[in-house]
Amino acid sequence: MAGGKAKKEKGKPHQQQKHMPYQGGISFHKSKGQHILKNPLLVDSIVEKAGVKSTDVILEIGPGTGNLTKKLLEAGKKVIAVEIDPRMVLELQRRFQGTPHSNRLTVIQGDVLKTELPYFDICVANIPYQISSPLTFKLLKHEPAFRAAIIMFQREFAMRLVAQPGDKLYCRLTVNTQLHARVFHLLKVGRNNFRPPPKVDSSVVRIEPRKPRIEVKQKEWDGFLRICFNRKNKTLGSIFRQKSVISLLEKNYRTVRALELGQEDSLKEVDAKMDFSSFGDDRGMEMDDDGADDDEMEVEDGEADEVQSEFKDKVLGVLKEGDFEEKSSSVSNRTLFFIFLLCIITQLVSLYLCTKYPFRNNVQKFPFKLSCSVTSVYYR
Ligand SMILES: C[S@@+](CC[C@H](N)C(=O)[O-])C[C@H]1O[C@@H](n2cnc3c(N)ncnc32)[C@H](O)[C@@H]1O
Repeated sequence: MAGGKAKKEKGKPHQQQKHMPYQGGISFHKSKGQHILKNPLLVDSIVEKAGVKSTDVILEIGPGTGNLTKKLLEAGKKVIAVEIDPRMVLELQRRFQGTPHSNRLTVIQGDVLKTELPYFDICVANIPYQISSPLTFKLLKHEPAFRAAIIMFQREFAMRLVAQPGDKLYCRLTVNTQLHARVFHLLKVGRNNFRPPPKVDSSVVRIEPRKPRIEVKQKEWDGFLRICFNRKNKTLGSIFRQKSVISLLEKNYRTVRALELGQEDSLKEVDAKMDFSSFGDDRGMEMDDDGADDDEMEVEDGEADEVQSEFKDKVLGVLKEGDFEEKSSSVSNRTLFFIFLLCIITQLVSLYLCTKYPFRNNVQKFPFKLSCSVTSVYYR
């Protein structure tokens, strides 16, 4: 249980002071990620940045005591709110009962991950962080596609969503999300904007589903990404030379060929029959999705039998053709660590030189400044 009990305000809830966050008289459950937004200026800013139109049907996930809901009701045509906690549902009903908004608010009580979502134009939500990954993918699968989802996430999760190739946080979650949507970072939010404050900082992100939708065999695609991101320290060339990878790809390739030739199964069924189990399970991509330990699987070049070698040539041919062989899925921690070490050494040498020969010109200052900025990026 997090946060203390808040005193119940006297009078009707909607008559509360204009800028006071409403929290009813209920205690907050940490297990349900109940950190309500207490800063009304921040709530205004989220709604403004969301670009809600007066004709919009808005989906809100986890309305809690309704601080965001109130602003959404003022901005849009209708709000559909999905809330797991019956106490919060009751608070919401009490808060909006008898107000001009009440007939434009629908509250669905239940777990959003298990709820069939209705049509909506835009989703605006301050969600419990533990459902970030499955919720993102549920929204991306939703049909018909909505205009945008403006969601508060834990900062690191948000930075993973918006990461670019070469970034330290670029991972399977990034690729899978950006395949289906364009993602923008909107706002950094400090923990003190919540009651009770969470242990981490947050960020608001805008997710815009790509239209038309990009169709992939999701299991095959995700299995492929798992192979690519499994060994961040290795180049794609060395990953795809491993006997275990080649055998797995070949087994799946043969399955697909057999099924397609037989034309017995739909592509969905073909996808279901693929096996990537040796590269982790099929759960959503969580924050600690950094790939397994590098020593787990040995590179066994040259041990492949005749058929495997032929198949291996095919795979390596594709890598060479796309100029991917020497690339790795993301900047490895090891590479970053070496850059970091190099910068520390440069800084120490610069400092030593500075104390001996005080700065006289910019040329002398440059290595020091450069290494300082690179080390600060490493720490970020
Ligand atoms: C971070 S609080 C946000 C509260 C409110 N939107 C605000 O900003 O003040 C998250 C809310 O989501 C609810 N919640 C937690 N898990 C949920 C789930 N699986 N489905 C729907 N709501 C959930 C919690 O009960 C809580 O009210």
